[in-house]
Amino acid sequence: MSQIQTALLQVNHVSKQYHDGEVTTHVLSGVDLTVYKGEQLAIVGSSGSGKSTLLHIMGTLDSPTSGTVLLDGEDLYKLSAARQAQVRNNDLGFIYQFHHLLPEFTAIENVAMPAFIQGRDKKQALVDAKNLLDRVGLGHRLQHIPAQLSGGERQRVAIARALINKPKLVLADEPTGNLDASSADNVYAMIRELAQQFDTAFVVVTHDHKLAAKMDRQLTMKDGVLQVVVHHAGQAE
Ligand SMILES: Nc1ncnc2c1ncn2[C@@H]1O[C@H](COP(=O)(O)OP(=O)(O)OP(=O)(O)O)[C@@H](O)[C@H]1O
Repeated sequence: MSQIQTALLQVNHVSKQYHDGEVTTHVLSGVDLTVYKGEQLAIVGSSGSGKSTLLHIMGTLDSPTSGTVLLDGEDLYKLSAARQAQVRNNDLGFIYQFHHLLPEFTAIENVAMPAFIQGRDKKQALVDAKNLLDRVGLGHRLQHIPAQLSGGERQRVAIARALINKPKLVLADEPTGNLDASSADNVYAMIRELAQQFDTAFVVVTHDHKLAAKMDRQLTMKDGVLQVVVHHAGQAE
């Protein structure tokens, strides 16, 4: 991460409540967070503390009850649905615990899909997808469909897919929650190396404190707000 820190994503006083009949569940209570360009940030916290909810709000997959989220100064919840979808496809990458690959498409097609959606030249998109699959060690599995890949291989395809459009920010929710310890280490190392090379910021929600400790910064979700755990880079929240 560079010494000069430029804000990329700004979460300003975000709250989230769910209403179900008479019952109101307060999940987030005024979360403030700045993600800097190129930084690698982990969010930890107990089950049900609101980590995934926050990640979804950061990625326009769920809306806040109040507060704002700005990506490069653009207020994400003031955008039209069409512009939000464009931001999701071009500027954000997502990696989930379960790969969410399209089952009927091959590895290379899955990786190229966000580039096709972006309208990039099809041949070039496939070349880029092949290069990325080479980078994650799957150059020999281009034509396999997800059912023909192992769990770790599927996650590596998902990483390549998340990066194909060179997003500003990759959001990952327990990306290795489904893998054994050595595959998890491997997948994390790969995400971190590629994110660094692409100058992509990376925010991961995880229960794995050992992996979280390897990131530039680590925050804990507690009582609906984020608390600082480790402050490697010296920035104030
Ligand atoms: N649609 C919903 N309606 C009501 N409550 C919800 C809804 N979605 C989530 N919640 C509640 O919000 C809280 C936070 O959920 P969230 O998935 O963000 O937690 P988390 O920290 O990611 O948990 P975990 O580590 O177990 O994945 C939970 O208590 C959950 O029950």
